[in-house]
Formats: sequence, structure tokens, C-alpha cells
Amino acid sequence: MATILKLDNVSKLYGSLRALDGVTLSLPDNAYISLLGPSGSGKTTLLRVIAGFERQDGGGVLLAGESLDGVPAHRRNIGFVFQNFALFPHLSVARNISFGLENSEGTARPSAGVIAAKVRDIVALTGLGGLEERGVAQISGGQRQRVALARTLVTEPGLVLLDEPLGALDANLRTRMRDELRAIRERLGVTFLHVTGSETEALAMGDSLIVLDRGRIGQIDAPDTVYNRPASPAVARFLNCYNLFEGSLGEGAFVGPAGRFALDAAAAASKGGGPAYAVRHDRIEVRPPAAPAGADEVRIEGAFVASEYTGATQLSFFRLDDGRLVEVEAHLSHRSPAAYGADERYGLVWKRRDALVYA
Ligand SMILES: Nc1ncnc2c1ncn2[C@@H]1O[C@H](COP(=O)(O)OP(=O)(O)OP(=O)(O)O)[C@@H](O)[C@H]1O
Repeated sequence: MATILKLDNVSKLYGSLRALDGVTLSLPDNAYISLLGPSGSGKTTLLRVIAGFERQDGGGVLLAGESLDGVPAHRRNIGFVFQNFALFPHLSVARNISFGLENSEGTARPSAGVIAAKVRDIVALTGLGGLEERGVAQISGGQRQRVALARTLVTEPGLVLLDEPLGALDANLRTRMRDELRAIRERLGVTFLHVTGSETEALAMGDSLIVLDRGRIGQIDAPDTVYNRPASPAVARFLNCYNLFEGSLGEGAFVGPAGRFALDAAAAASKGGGPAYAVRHDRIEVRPPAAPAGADEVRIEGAFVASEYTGATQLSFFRLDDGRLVEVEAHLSHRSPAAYGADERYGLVWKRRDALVYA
């Protein structure tokens, strides 16, 4: 697959803070890429450097093989969709969309007829038909989001950067707009780089997922690979679906304050960020205290603290003897939520092969 964007060892400093620390990556053409990371990990800084709003302190940025060094933001052929939409409040939907074309430089400015045709096409693509003459204060949040997108797409950028584009929308609309964004991108065939702080959004939307961790690339992989095999304890922690245990890696077992966890014979520790042991919330089974564990299982005990029912799942918290909390997620498609007794002890059991070990 052709590469649209390449970052080579890009660093950005704010005083002594390394907001970006040697970021190297390639984005394929015609793909939806999610960029996920905790608050302060450098997501916005990365977008701003790519867009040309900030200058990197080291390394290079190439778009379609051409260095962007010294190229100002408005000549980069890169679109940017802001979280707060940044629309012109006094202009209509159509004028917001045509603004970029009407104000492009000299010979790059299309004729009025061409602008009108482009606006018509993009209005249809983004589902804004009938709203062209409305003021942007007189449309809904989802429609404003579409105007922000349309305004960027009408300039036919080679790459579109989206900074938390769904962040200003309520939860229902957010989920609906995910599908729309994906569908619009597919029709255009342009690469979207979508920044989000939400792991569910990143997993749902990206063909590929980049995880940023303190200014560095934590992992770049397909979403299901990131979810099932996070590259480090930091990535696992950020996904919010793993219990992480500290300890040390010994002969055939991981040993820490929570107990001795026998390892699967085929288990190979991933390098980096450890030692740590991770097991996903939904891989743990809750058993009565007297029920033993099988030869291929690991068992610890914990006292029930509380449960949270979400409709499709039940999330339960158990306190281990060392005080740490373990989360267990049960999918309820084939069973009813369990009723656990407050402060009662239960066995928490998982398959050895389901554990991830980091050296
Ligand atoms: N203009 C600036 N001056 C100084 N420090 C900055 C500036 N912009 C960002 N930073 C710092 O750089 C780091 C990365 O910030 P950035 O906004 O890129 O993170 P982020 O991952 O987008 O976070 P969030 O999800 O909270 O928006 C943070 O520690 C932030 O405080």
C-alpha cells in the first residue's frame, strides 16, 4: 500500500518537556487511522506538527514523499477538523463550506461555478442537503460537525487530521457519527488520522490504531491486535480492560504480592515495560470459594466490593488481601447478572494461556 505520510524521528519540546520524543511512523493511503493516548501524551501536538501549526525541533515530516520542511500550513494540502468545529458563526452552512475555496490564493482559486459545484457535491456527501442557507447557529451539533468536515473536505486535501471530532457531541450522536465518518472517508478514498481519548472509539473506527505513550509510539497495529496483545503494560493500562499485576518473572511462574501465577508452557514474555502480568477483565471467572481451579488455570481469592450493570455487561470489583482491586467483566448475552454477597470471598479464576506477561 502506498504511503501518504511519513514521520521520521520527530521531536517537539516545550521548554524541557518532550511532548514528542522520536516519533517514527508511516500512514498508508486510503485508510482510517485512529490515534489514541492518555491526556497529555502528545496527540494534539502530533497533529499540529503534521498540519504545520507547530514546528518540530527534530526529525522530518513527508507528505506523499515530499518533505514539508518550511512549507506553511495553508500550502500543505492537509485538512484539519477541530473538536469545537471552529465555524464562522455569522456565515451560512454553504458559505462556511465554500470559504476555503473562495479565499484560496491567486490562480489556485476556482471559478464561482466550480466552487458552487464542489459545494453541492460535498453537501450531498455529508448529508447536509436542504440546510445550505441556514446559519450555523441554527443547526444541530451533529450537523455542525458535518459542516466542519465538509468545509475541510471541499478543498480536496491529501490527508485529513481530525482532533477529537466527536468530542463535542452527546453519546448517542457520537456513536452514529462514527459510522458516518467511516462511510464518508470510504467514498472519498483519502486517509483520515483521527485523534481520540476514547479507547472504544479508537477500536471501533480505525483500520489501524496508533497508541501514543508520553510522546512516544506505544504501539501501531490493527485494533484487534492492540486489544488482544497490547505491546506494553502502559498500553494495556490505557485500554482500560486489563488487570495488571506487578511482581517478578521466575521459573515457570510470575510471583508478586497478589500471589504466584503459574505460566502456560507456551507463554513467551513480551519485552519492555515490565515485569508485569496482565489478564483481561472478561477472561476472569468468578467461582464459589470452595471450587478448585483446573491444572491449566490460575486462581486467586478476593472479597466482593461492588458491581456495575451496563445492560450488556456486568462489571464486578473484588478486593484482594493486599488491598488491590480486580475487575471482572461478564458478558450477559447468554446469562443473567450474578448476585454476589457483600464482602464475601470468591475464587477468581482464569486460564494460564489468557495471561500476558511482560519482561
Ligand atoms: N503550547 C504549549 N506550551 C507548553 N506545553 C505544552 C503546549 N502544548 C502542549 N503542551 C504540553 O505537551 C504535552 C502534550 O500535550 P498535547 O496537547 O499534545 O496532549 P494530548 O495527548 O493531545 O492531550 P489531551 O488528550 O488532554 O488533549 C502536555 O504535557 C502538554 O501540557
